[in-house]
Amino acid sequence: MASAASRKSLLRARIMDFITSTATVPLLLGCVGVFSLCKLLQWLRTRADVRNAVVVITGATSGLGRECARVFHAAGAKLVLCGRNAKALEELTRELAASRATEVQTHKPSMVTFDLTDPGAIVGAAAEILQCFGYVDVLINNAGISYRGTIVDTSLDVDKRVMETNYFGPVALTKALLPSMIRRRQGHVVAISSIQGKISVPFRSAYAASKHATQAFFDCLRAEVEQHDIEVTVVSPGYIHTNLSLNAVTADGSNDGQDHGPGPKPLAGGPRRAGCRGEEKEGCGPGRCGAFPGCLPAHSGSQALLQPHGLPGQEGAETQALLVPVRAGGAAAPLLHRDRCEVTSKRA
Ligand SMILES: NC(=O)C1=CN([C@@H]2O[C@H](COP(=O)(O)OP(=O)(O)OC[C@H]3O[C@@H](n4cnc5c(N)ncnc54)[C@H](OP(=O)(O)O)[C@@H]3O)[C@@H](O)[C@H]2O)C=CC1
Ligand SMILES: CCCCCCCCCCCCCCCC(=O)OCC(=O)COP(=O)(O)O
Repeated sequence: MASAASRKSLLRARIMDFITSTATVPLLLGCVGVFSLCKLLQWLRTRADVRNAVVVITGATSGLGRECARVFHAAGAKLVLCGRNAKALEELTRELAASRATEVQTHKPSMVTFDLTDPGAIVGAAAEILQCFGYVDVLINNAGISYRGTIVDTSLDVDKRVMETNYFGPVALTKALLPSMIRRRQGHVVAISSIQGKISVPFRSAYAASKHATQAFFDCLRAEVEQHDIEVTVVSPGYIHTNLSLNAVTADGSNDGQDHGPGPKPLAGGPRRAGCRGEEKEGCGPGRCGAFPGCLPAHSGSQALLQPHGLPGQEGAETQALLVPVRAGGAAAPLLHRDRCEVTSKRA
């Protein structure tokens, strides 16, 4: 016992000697220096600009796409804004042009109007996109629709429509733009998927299937085009309050005009459970939720992904600016809040 105690005090004395020795302070400073340098490099990488990078955004008229447009425009990217609604695209272009000047030079965005469910239109649109600036650095496949319904009641046409919008459209557009990227040995393809591309949720079959397919396709693409120096990123957000829920198609293909999503209100009283609409209601409880009965563990490690959040600037939204880097030929730009979505990317 005595020898163990003396060994302990000897060890303590040695530790104290080491701490008070002259080498400790430089060592500590060195560690802090290396740590700070790493942090600085990390920060520089995420801040590295997309000035002059040609960034194509589908579904730019609303929600995430619109927000991406604002962020990339302010960062000095040359935008090609895509959507179905020419008027909405024009309005966005005007809004961007009128936006407050940033420290970087901004560019007047171009617009290309097409419907992702029309394969013929996509081929023409890709040619138009390439004509805008001659090449594409970043393609953000963002446009998409939501779906709600039971499998048994849902017509196959609805399944097809969701797949065409969320999967075949982005696939076709990517295929049409890839050869140009490959020729230049430069490009970054981004697919906005969803947590539902990883987890299947009842009453969302077509949507979850389209996002699972998206994840798989773009994972394959990443492996195939790495040799051409092209990067591929799949972004899988949790709930964000946009028009997605409001525009969802239902089993018969109609739109019920209802926002079943997490809702626009501030997260008063703390986060809601996924799918619950702010107020407690029948069906929402630990491990259960009105929207997804029985499928949500009340307290899981995934809660951060499930808490609804808004886009920057939305009332009640969390406006943290921690952003996922989307790199354009060695540059980087912000896209989405990293803590709120999973990102599959070789270097992310
Ligand atoms: N909001 C959320 O909680 C989450 C969203 N996502 C994904 O983010 C992406 C963007 O969604 P979000 O911003 O929320 O939704 P919004 O409904 O706000 O925006 C969707 C955009 O896609 C466009 N779009 C829809 N259908 C077509 C089509 N057939 N052809 C061309 N454009 C079309 C819409 O254009 P138009 O104005 O013409 O309808 C609109 O610009 C989607 O892929 C979605 O699945 C992923 C996870 C969570
Ligand atoms: C061990 C931990 C397991 C945790 C499992 C939780 C599984 C719950 C998955 C729920 C995913 C919700 C993410 C939603 C992201 C998304 O794409 O949202 C789309 C919409 O919000 C569309 O709205 P709608 O109301 O039309 O569904």
